[in-house]
Amino acid sequence: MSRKSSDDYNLRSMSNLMGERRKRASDDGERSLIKAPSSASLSSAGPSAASPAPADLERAARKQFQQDVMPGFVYVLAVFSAIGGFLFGYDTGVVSGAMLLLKRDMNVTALWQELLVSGTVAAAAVSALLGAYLNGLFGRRVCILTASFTFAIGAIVLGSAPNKEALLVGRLIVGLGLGIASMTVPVYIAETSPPHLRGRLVTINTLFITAGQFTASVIDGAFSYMQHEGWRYMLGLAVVPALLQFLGFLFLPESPRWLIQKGLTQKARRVLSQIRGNQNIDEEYDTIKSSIEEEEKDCEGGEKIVLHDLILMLTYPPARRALIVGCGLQMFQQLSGINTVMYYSATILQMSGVRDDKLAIWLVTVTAFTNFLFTLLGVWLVERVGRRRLTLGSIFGTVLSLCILSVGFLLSAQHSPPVTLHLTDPTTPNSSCTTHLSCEPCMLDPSCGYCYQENSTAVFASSCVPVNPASTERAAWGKCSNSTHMPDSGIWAYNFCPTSYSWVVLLGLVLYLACFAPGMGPMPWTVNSEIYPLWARSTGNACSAGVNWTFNVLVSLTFLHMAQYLTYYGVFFLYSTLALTGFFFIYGCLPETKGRRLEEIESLFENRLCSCGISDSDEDRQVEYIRVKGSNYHLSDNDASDVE
Ligand SMILES: O[C@H]1[C@H](O)[C@@H](O)[C@H](O)[C@@H](O)[C@H]1O
Repeated sequence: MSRKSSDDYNLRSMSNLMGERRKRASDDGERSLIKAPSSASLSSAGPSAASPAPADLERAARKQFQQDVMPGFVYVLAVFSAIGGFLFGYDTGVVSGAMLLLKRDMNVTALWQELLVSGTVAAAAVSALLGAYLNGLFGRRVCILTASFTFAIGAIVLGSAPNKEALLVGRLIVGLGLGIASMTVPVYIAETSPPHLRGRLVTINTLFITAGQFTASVIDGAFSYMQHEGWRYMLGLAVVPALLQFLGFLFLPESPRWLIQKGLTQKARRVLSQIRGNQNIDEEYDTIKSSIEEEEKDCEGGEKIVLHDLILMLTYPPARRALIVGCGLQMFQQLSGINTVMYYSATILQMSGVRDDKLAIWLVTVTAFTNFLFTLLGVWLVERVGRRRLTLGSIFGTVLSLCILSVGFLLSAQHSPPVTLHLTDPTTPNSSCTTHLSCEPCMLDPSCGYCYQENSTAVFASSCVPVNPASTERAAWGKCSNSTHMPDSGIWAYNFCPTSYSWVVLLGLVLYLACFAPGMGPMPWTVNSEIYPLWARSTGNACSAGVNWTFNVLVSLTFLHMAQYLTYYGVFFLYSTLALTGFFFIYGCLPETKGRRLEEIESLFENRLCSCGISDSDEDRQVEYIRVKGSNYHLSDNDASDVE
């Protein structure tokens, strides 16, 4: 179907379209919204059924037309914005591989390692909040430009860092970019997308996060062969996508919603028409404009500050409920342990028998790819099954797979091989390692590792030995190391135990990613981008992104310490209990937002918080809301005229 310019796209073109559709419908029996009535129905039905009102026809035709003509430009916008997601994934993912080389090149201590990893995440948590202010003041486009510029500077500082202090500065700069990008990109995509594609396009951002994590693991694998200075390439290469995004955004437009809010209405019209492929934008423009005018009336106009917005959000029930749902989703995403699984997948793989370091690094690539692949499934599912069902199904599967992981670790612990050689430690005679009687407590003690030999059936000549303070890859003394290939050297197990139940853990890991990635991975970002009214959108997304980053750092930093007290199976069981709580929260509180205009979504939060489960049967109904004197008025409240 050829596309008409906006000037000659009018009712006439719509009736042509309807004619075309009717013809097609009768040609191939297609069920259409504007299907011509059959002669039987014509004779049996009254005149109103036979000839629907012109307004209905017009609305139906417009809807059909808009779904048929899908302007490619929204995809260009989504993909260029999602480079921000790619950098999010790349910069958080690449650091583990870079750290292996940095430990050697710069003698980075454990404290500095923690600073370099979590400094970025902490900076992101703070700058996500700062992003709310910048978004309101300068708009989404300027924020994305700022974030990509910051990423580029951070990558250059990291790639050329002469010492670890400079590395920390680089990682903090990257964190600043991460926070701003993580809260702005989903909002920008949501505000520029048509309602029927919004979920899919915002989910592309999370797809890009996982693509960034996957690319980081490949780059880590490739440069791990370059023993010196390889980390410079790993950390510095992020400059390429950052510059690409920066250059692209110099030519891409501002969000039309932000423009209307700032009173730049002519520009907003132009941008909206450009994004919609020159379709008729009158209805969409009017809806956005009147909703903003209502908001401004309610807020008495004027420039607002973020704190003011936050207080307003907390005192205005629909916005407060949306904030609780948005932050809750982000919190439960992280409490489900995704970043522990991503970060410790090498350990899990080592437990399943992969001894070779290089092979373990490459297998991490497989884990990251699985995460990516199943997020792709989410992109496909989100507009088919909707956000609510997708998230519920995903978290339910996540709970089960966390239980499987926990059982796998429990079986491994119960059948943990014993310590057979109680060697005395020549360097640290009072080491706690000598007191451990089997591999399990030895593994959970961060200062020890398990050294053993094995034949095809059993482990023998095993001991619990202190770890080398300079590298966790070898014992403090003796011939136990990951990298020695001497025939009489022992196998060095740090953070894991040899076990024949590793397949259960591996099964849990694969199932976990398959369940988490399509729903719990992307939906918290997607839902947050659409549930807040425009005046609260930047603040709401900033708060929820801040919650995501804060729980990210909390969960990943506490994993090893918690494992010491609760053991691995205990920690994974705890994650599964937290995820189960998340399931009930989502069941009760997350309404379906699929297919609705951003301006309509506020009305979904007008009911009591967490009453969604009760109205599940309403999910598939199309209910129309109209605005009456500043509040959303549900048509069926008075006259039962729900539109099916
Ligand atoms: O949605 C993303 C995605 O699931 C990533 O894999 C994870 O590392 C992030 O923390 C999360 O926010």
